[in-house]
Amino acid sequence: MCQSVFLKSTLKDKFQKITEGTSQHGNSTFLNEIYTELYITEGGSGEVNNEHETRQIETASRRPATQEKPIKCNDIFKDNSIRTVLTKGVAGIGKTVSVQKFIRRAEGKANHDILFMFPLPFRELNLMKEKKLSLVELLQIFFSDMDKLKLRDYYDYKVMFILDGLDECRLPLDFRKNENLSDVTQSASVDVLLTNLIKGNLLPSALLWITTRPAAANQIPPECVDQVTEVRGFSDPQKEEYFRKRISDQNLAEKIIMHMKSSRSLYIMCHIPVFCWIAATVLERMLGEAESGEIPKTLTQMFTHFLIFQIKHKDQKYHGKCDTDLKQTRKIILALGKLAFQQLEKGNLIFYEEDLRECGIDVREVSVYSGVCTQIFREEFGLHMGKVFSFVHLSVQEFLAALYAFLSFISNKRNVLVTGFYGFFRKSTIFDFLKTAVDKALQRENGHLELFLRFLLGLSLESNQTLLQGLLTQTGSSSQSKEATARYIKEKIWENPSTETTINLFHCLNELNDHFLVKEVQTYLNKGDSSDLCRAKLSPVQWSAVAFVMLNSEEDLDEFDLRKYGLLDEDLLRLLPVVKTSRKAVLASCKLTTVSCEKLVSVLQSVNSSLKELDLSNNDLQDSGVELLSAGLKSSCCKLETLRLSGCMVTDKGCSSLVSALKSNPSHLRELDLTYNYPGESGLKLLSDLLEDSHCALEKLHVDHGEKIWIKPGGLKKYACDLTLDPNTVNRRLSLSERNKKVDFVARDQGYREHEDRFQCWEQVLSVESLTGRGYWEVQWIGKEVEISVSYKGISREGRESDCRFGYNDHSWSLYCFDDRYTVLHNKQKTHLPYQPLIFDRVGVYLDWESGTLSFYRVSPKTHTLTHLHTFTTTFTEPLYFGVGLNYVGSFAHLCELD
Ligand SMILES: Nc1ncnc2c1ncn2[C@@H]1O[C@H](COP(=O)(O)OP(=O)(O)OP(=O)(O)O)[C@@H](O)[C@H]1O
Repeated sequence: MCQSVFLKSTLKDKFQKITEGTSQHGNSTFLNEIYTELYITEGGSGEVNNEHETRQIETASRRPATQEKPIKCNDIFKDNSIRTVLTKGVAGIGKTVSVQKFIRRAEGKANHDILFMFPLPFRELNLMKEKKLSLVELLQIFFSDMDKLKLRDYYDYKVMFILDGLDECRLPLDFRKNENLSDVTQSASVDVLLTNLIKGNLLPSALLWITTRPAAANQIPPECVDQVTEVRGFSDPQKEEYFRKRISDQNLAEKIIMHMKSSRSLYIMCHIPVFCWIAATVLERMLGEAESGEIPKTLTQMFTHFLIFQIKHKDQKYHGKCDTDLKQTRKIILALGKLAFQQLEKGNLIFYEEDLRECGIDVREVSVYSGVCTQIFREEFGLHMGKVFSFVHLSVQEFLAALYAFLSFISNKRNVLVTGFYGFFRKSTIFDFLKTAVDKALQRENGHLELFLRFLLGLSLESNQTLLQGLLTQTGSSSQSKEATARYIKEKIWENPSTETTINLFHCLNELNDHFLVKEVQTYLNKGDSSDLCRAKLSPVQWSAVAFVMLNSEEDLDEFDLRKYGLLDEDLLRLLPVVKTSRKAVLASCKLTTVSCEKLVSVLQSVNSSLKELDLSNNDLQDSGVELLSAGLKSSCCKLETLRLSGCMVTDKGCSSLVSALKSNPSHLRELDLTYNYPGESGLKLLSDLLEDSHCALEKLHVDHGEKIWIKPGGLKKYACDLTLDPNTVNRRLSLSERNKKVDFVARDQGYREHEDRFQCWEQVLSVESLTGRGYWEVQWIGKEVEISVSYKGISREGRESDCRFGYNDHSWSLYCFDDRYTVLHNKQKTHLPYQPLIFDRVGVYLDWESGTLSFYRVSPKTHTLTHLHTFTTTFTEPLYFGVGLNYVGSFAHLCELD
């Protein structure tokens, strides 16, 4: 027991300080002073995400927090049945800091039952690759006082191993081939020791915590892991908390927070603690007294300032001088840049001494670059060990790589992005060079080089080059090359509907200071009315801009309702990143076809998708579309919980593909809506068997109204209902004709007999038929102010406007058709739709009583295509009646015949 006290106090000394951003050479800070609680979630799949980390950062920052299950760092071992926890998280997100905090807290109240804690970072274990030793000997090397520990202590007390940084592991970890080992005193390679510890052959009752970047998570067999957690970095409030803790001058902290919030791309990156540290380092000086100049707004500017700060810091600290030896600094930065670039191309984040030497780096110089490069050198091990290097964060590596590529081009006309002889081409312009970079980044589908490209484009701006004066012996760029590059990027956005790539291209335009496209669509979006978007007939590039703006807006993307946007099948692809980021996507009645299903499959199959609820109702998807969707549902990445395919022309064939998909991925989908289709008896049987299946999570299955008529094409027209106007309700100044399908405003009293249902004051009429299911009808209207409405029967027939006028009470919902605009109205709440109708127009009304939706569409007279005007969403409590109100002589409304 007293040994445990000793061990804990050793750890306490070791872990009470952290060196922010770096390891031993920077300024260390007390952990408690800067530690900000991180957002950690429970669950998460063991799936490997092949996307580059920058993309994962962006996706994670957009994911609505509501669907995650947060867990406190201290609680990850709370459940006694858990032996091994695997914690994932991108670079710099705070895994190592969480480990440090956990150890610190374990000295206090939390997890006090754990008596021995052994932190074994993989980057240090790597250095023992060649050794053969027992687990006990290994621990003695890491913790020099362990020899006092008795063998039985390992079994008698609760012991915990923390294996930090699996992604840095250079050991093969061959779980299949490595021999089994259960004796802690038996010698083997470190690799064998670790696989046996992880499998539970060695010290089966010991707890194990493994941390890793996401790409390496699959090295551990899933059966060895009891719980997966994910460090998600700082949430928005935590970002602010960090700056308030980190910056002691609270006024300055507020200024910094305000500035970060003013730039979306910077604010998104603040999700990563190490980026907050970089931003705090730069902004503390820029916004404080120490420096002046333009405050960095783009990533390139931020990183440029960070580099400048590091250079000055180095010279002051290590050479005791304020003047920088530019020639020397330039040489070092170029060498570091070369290392960054070469290793980035190879996909390496960790390097060894020989890699550095190859780039002409003096290992002693590197240690001075505390903020830029970290290193580990554990001389006290007494073993023959090498050094391991990495950049503080992948983004810093990408920045230096871009700087190197840019400097090589400007100084030597050498395009390092092109290998061999072609890299030297004296006549090539800066535009040619940047063009190759765009092309190269676009070739990498997983997002590798995206951040690199952003930095490269940023560095091509003269304003950023000015910041780096001294490091650059020459500058190079012109407004023409900037414009040509921006044009080229826009062409690529046009050609490249592929979602995430396009989003990065918008970030690139931002780095180039070209905001034209974004501002253009922002004006539509800011007006707050999406019918403007319908009217504007956006080009594909503009649709991509809409996606970019939505993803970067501060609003929560919890629900994405595509009905509002009136876009076509081919444009859906451009908005897929938004669908993927939303929790719920409503794509009902959007005229989608099989073509769209093909695209949606990619969302369902994506590890990053946040989508839990997908409503595709009332699109003519047919069995072929459903079969495609099933391929997505089958994927183990698909976590969809609710799928609505009501009125999608599905037969037994479609049902069978759905059922087989849900059999192979049974754990997520809980609700399936197949109403208004034709599953037939065989389809129904398959579906109800699935509902009974205890392996399948499906709880709610809706299959009502299964009839053959629902599989005829025609979109909403298949719900056509034959309505007539009720002579007993019609106001005396209205005249009915054409078998009570048409109503005209006539100023004269028509002398109708008294009836209790007749509207007395307002010129209105209701239909004979009541509506409770689904219904669709179209109304042709002429006039100055025509009201197309639905209402409960109980609406008052006399009295004030608020009692009986359509839309002015909670009994009725109405579309007011004026000659210059449409307005929707319910309970006196008005919404103007800036759509310009004509004096003569046709409106489609779709009611889904059960789901509580009432939609109005404008029907084009020639093509009969529908343009969405507005959807009311509510809960209807009584049957509804169609109603018309007219206000001026000469106006009429006519219920159209639908074929
Ligand atoms: N909770 C926190 N509070 C304050 N600062 C933090 C926190 N977490 C991380 N940081 C800052 O971010 C830096 C990087 O964090 P850390 O080393 O834990 O990242 P990591 O996830 O282990 O990254 P890698 O995969 O690159 O090893 C820290 O040095 C510190 O400056």
